[in-house]
Parts: sequence; C-alpha cells; structure tokens
Amino acid sequence: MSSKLEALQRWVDEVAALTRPAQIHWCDGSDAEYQQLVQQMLRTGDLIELNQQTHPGCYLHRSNPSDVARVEHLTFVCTVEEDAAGPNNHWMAPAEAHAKMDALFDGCMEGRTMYVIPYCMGPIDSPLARCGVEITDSPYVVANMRTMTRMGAAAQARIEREGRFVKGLHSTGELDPERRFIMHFPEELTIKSYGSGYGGNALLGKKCHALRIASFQAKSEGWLAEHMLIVGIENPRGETHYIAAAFPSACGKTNLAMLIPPEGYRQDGWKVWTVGDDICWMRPGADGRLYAINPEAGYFGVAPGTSTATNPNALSTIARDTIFTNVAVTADNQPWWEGLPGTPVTDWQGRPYDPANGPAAHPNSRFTVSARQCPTWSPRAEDAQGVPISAIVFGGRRPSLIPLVFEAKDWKHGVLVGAAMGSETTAAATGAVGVLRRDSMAMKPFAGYHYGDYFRHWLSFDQPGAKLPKIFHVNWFRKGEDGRFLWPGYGDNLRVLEWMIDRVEGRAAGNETPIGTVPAKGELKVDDLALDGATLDTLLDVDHAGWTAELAAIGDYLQSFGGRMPDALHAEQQRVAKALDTAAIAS
Ligand SMILES: Nc1nc2c(ncn2[C@@H]2O[C@H](COP(=O)(O)OP(=O)(O)OP(=O)(O)O)[C@@H](O)[C@H]2O)c(=O)[nH]1
Ligand SMILES: O=C([O-])CC(=O)C(=O)O
Ligand SMILES: [Mn+2]
Repeated sequence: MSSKLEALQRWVDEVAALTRPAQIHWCDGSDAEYQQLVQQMLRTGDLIELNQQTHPGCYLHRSNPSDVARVEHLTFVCTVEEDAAGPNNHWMAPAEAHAKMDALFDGCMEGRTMYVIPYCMGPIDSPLARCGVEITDSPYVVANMRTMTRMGAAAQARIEREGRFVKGLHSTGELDPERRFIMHFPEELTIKSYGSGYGGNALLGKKCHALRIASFQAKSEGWLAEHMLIVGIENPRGETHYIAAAFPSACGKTNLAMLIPPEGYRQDGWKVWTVGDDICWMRPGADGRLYAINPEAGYFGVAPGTSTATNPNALSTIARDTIFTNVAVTADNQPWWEGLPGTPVTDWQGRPYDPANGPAAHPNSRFTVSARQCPTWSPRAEDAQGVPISAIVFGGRRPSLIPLVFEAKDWKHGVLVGAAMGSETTAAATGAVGVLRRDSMAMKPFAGYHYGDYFRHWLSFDQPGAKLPKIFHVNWFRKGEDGRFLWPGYGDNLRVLEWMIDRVEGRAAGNETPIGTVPAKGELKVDDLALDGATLDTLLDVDHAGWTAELAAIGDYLQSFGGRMPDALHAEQQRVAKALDTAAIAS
C-alpha cells in the first residue's frame, strides 16, 4: 500500500471509530455492485420497482416528506475567518462546526454498512478533473453517486496517484429537520453532511464538492466552478459553438442543454450536443479561450414539466435505468408527474392520489440517469481538455422588465450582469416559492466564499491575450397581463442562441441600448412562430424607468457586500445607471 493511500485509510479508520458501523464496504463502481445494492434496496423498501416492461431498470425512491429539497438555511461554510465566507453564506467557526457534527456522527452507523465511495469529478484522465471520497451509510446515495460521478476503482487509482482528495462524510441520520446540517470546510477540503438523504444535501460530489469546495479551490488556482449547463450548437455548415449558461435551480438548465431544434432548423441541419446540464468547470487554455468540462457523469433532473412537448430528449433518456425520486405512479406502475399524459393513482408519498393534497409528484421530484443515455450526449463530454466556450449566458425567472435577451458590452459589464441576476425562488430549495431574490451567477446557494472576492475573481480573467466569451442575459419567463409566458421557450430558445452565435461571429449588428445590445429588427428568426409583433416588441423592449429603478436596487445590493466588493463593479453599475440617465434626458 502506498503512503498516499494510507492517508485515505487513516481517515476511513477514524470515521469508522466515530460512527461504529457493523461493516465497511469499499465501492468499486461495478455493475454487479450496483445490482446488489438495488436488490438490497428493493428488499428494504428504499426502492420500489416500476413497470419493467415500459421502464426497464427503473425504480422509485420515496424520501421522507420532510426531506425533499436542499436546505439552504442549514448549509454552512466554515472558514477560519468569518468574512471569508461572506454575507452570501451562513458561517460557523470550524472548531464549533466539527464538534457539532462529530457529536451527531457519534455511533450513528451502528448496525449499518458504511460505504466508502471514491469518485472523480470530470473525465478520469482530465487535468481539470478533481477527486473525492464520500463516506455514507445510505445505499441510495451510493447508487446515485455511481450514476452522477466516475465512481469506483479508476477514481481510487487516481487518488492514490495524486494523494489529494476531498473528504465528504455523510449520514442520513434520523432525518430529523432539527438535526440536519450541511457543513463545508473549504480550507480542509472537507464536507460533513448529516440528517438528509436528498440529492443536493447528500450526493456530496455535486453541490458540496463540485460547486462550494471547488469554487473555493478555483479562486486560488485560477479557474471557475459554476452552476452552468454546457451545450454545443452545430450549424448547418458543421461548425459547433459551445455555450455555458447559468440559471438558478429549476430555471431551465437541463432543458436548454437538451433542446430539440424547431422543425425548420432541424430541416436546415442544426444539431444540439449536450455536454452538461448543471455544473461547469472552466479555465483559460493556451490560446486564451476558456475551456470547460462537465464534472458530472449523470443528470439529477427536475421531473415535473418534462414531456414530449418540452423535453423529448430527457424523456428518451429516462426511459430505462433511471432512479426516480418522489414522483407519482400510474395504475400500471409507470412513473408519473405533472406535464405527462395519463393519470396518477398514487402520489409521491405513496397515498392514493387526491388533488386536495396538492400535486401528485413533488414539485422537486427528480430523476437520476447516466448522461450517456441522452440521445444528444456529446462525446466531447469525455474530452480531457474540455470544450472552448463561445458565449456565457445568465438568466432567471423574471416575470417583468428583463428583455428576452441582451448582450453585455464587455467582460466587466458581463460580470455586473451576472452579479445582478435575480430570479423567483423554486421548489429546489425548501422555503417560499416565487419570491424574487438576487442570485448572482445562479451561485447564491453554492459560492463557497465571499461574493465580493468571487466577483473580483471573475473580473481577473480579463487579461491581455485573453479571448473571453461574450456574455449574454436571457429571460424565458416574461409574463403577460394574463399571467402566461410571452415567449414559447424550450426548443424555440435556439432562435435566441442563434442570434448569440451571429453576434459572436460578427454577423448581427444588434441594437445598442444603455443596458446592452438587443437584437435589431429582423435579427431574431421568429417568422414561423405564432408570435405577434407587439409581443416581440414587449420581449425586446428596454423600459428605461423600470431599469433605472433596477440599477438603483443593484447598486444597493452591491453595497451590501461591503469593502470586499471590487470598486470596478461599483463603477460599472454607475456607468450603466448614467447611460440610462443620459438616454432619459435625450428622449
Ligand atoms: N416557460 C418555460 N419553462 C421552462 C423553460 N425551460 C425549462 N422550463 C421549466 O423549468 C423547470 C425546471 O427546468 P430544468 O431545466 O429542470 O432546471 P435546471 O436549471 O436544470 O434545475 P436544477 O437541476 O435545479 O439546477 C421545468 O419544469 C421546466 O419545464 C422555458 O424555456 N420556458
Ligand atoms: O442540488 C440539487 O439537489 C439539485 C440541483 O441541481 C439544484 O438544486 O440546483
Ligand atoms: Mn442545479
């Protein structure tokens, strides 16, 4: 055994001494191991078999009804210095947090199996990839980690070679919301999560490692760990542009990453390639461009709303070998959620379906599935060097004001546009839904350090010789007075992406406004859409009075981060505010 593996063995021994499991299982990631876990979970009721004729290899997991989403109020970043975590995080002193967590973990695995999961985030041979080991007492977590990461022997070999890994300790505990904490120790590359079995709280490779810990590492190592999808758009000439887009949780990343081009585009030969649907790690390459990998190997996607009309690619992806969490089931035992045809008979809690109890599927019900099952899976997802990014897109759920699309003037403006992002809250986190909040770069719940330092890090990529992506902002969620979405969305979002690519290629002149460049008349290809001229005008309108108020609110928001907020960002906010003033005087 090498000395590096000893560090891992020592930590596993320490954890075992604390949690006192009946046995320890080192996961190898094999098919046989997965099948064994499934059989075991079918026996214990952790998994329920779905209709194997229609959905081979598909199972349902019903979680505790109090444990169905991320718990942002119980999620902490524990840095030595409080200000390093910033006002965007909950903070606890590391010693206090360790003491609190170790008391919870004390003896918590008695009589149970402790699983040791070596995993790699990113292609196993990629210099951009990073490894971790999750220790858990949940077979459901093991099964999901196998789909979501490169888990098992190859990851362990890389860990032994590198001698460096993120330590993640997890126990579902008693699922008592009063005894539930998700703690991050970025300076120690350590995560401790107790009392929840839900995805974002328990699959530690995902948000805890690949976003909170990785963003902290990325800051000192010169890269970016972001809550972004990565999609390749291939035009009829065979040229592919890769676009990375940050939308908050349950705001359309999976859907955009898998979009199916509108009929006319398909006939013309447009193709879409899915590289990632949730997380993106990017760094500058030798040519000055940003190169991105998807650290994940699977999708943990939102089920409700997924249908043949909205996301047929996702539906084909999840037709087999998928774990569904908190969906409803039909009379013939098929998974069901709002948006699908057919009728549910059993709701997500296993009760006979009664509309009086609310939706049949939980609004944050999810599917876990291998990325390779997606019909548009891009082989470039395995590219060790990553894909070059042509455009970065920010967006959120904004029922008013924010146009369908606009382009930032330059990188600095783009960082402001990302910092200023706002969105209505969704069911992906516990708490009220539909409340507008700032969610800078869609990283409010995930930036592992002070937002002021984070924006400074973003600004630092603007170096001589850098060939940075153009930055855009989109809003698929603008509503009319009747409360309905003005823009058809989904596949038709390709029309907006095409305009972005035209801007990147210098083919579209655009229309400059104080907040950025919007498509000029005729530049968005919407002729074959049932969209009247007035609606399109509304979608692209820049309401100066509304934007003046928005810029003031953005200014207050930036101020709230105090002295760590870079002056350049304040200056940029003032520049845009002034441009709006000047335009108002001129008109
Ligand atoms: N109106 C409208 N709804 C959309 C659009 N794209 C996605 N949605 C809906 O938004 C919800 C969430 O979409 P996802 O694509 O799963 O969200 P995500 O950003 O991947 O979410 P996380 O996995 O939580 O990070 C689903 O119910 C979709 O149907 C769109 O273009 N227009
Ligand atoms: O983390 C999760 O549980 C799912 C997810 O992608 C998000 O909430 O953004
Ligand atoms: Mn997400």
